[in-house]
Amino acid sequence: MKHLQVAVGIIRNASHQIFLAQRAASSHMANKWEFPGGKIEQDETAEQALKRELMEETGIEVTAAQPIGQADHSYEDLRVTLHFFLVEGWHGEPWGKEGQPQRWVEQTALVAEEFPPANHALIARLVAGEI
Ligand SMILES: Nc1nc2c([nH]c(=O)n2[C@@H]2O[C@H](COP(=O)(O)OP(=O)(O)OP(=O)(O)O)[C@@H](O)[C@H]2O)c(=O)[nH]1
Ligand SMILES: [Mg+2]
Repeated sequence: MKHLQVAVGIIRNASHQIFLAQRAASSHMANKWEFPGGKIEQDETAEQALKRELMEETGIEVTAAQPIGQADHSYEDLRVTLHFFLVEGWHGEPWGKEGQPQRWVEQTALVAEEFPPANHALIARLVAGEI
């Protein structure tokens, strides 16, 4: 089974709101809400991939990112390891640069079922205020 390493950014502002983007109707986990991010290329560290993907998908330049854990999940035909980073410093204002719908949501108001299953444990930690 294909196994992807994925860098994922939890972009959090001073009001403890988190930036979410909606996955495309044609993609894996179609229409689910997600944290911006994407595949780590062979010659990259997770943090380098995070910075590249957040620039590509949201237009921000990340200046402060802290690793907050990983999640391993096997979907029907795909295994993913998500490398989560809490992003609290950046230049610019995040937006749906690739045309994807976006919104800011209070950390405590996140709803696990709106995300891919690989995210559920992390959402629980965020809602509980453990991060
Ligand atoms: N970005 C992102 N991907 C996630 C999350 N949760 C999760 O299971 N994934 C899975 O991670 C895999 C890779 O992420 P991605 O589709 O964003 O990768 P990418 O930006 O490089 O995609 P691309 O092929 O369009 O360039 C997808 O199968 C996706 O379903 C999440 O919160 N954020
Ligand atoms: Mg992506």
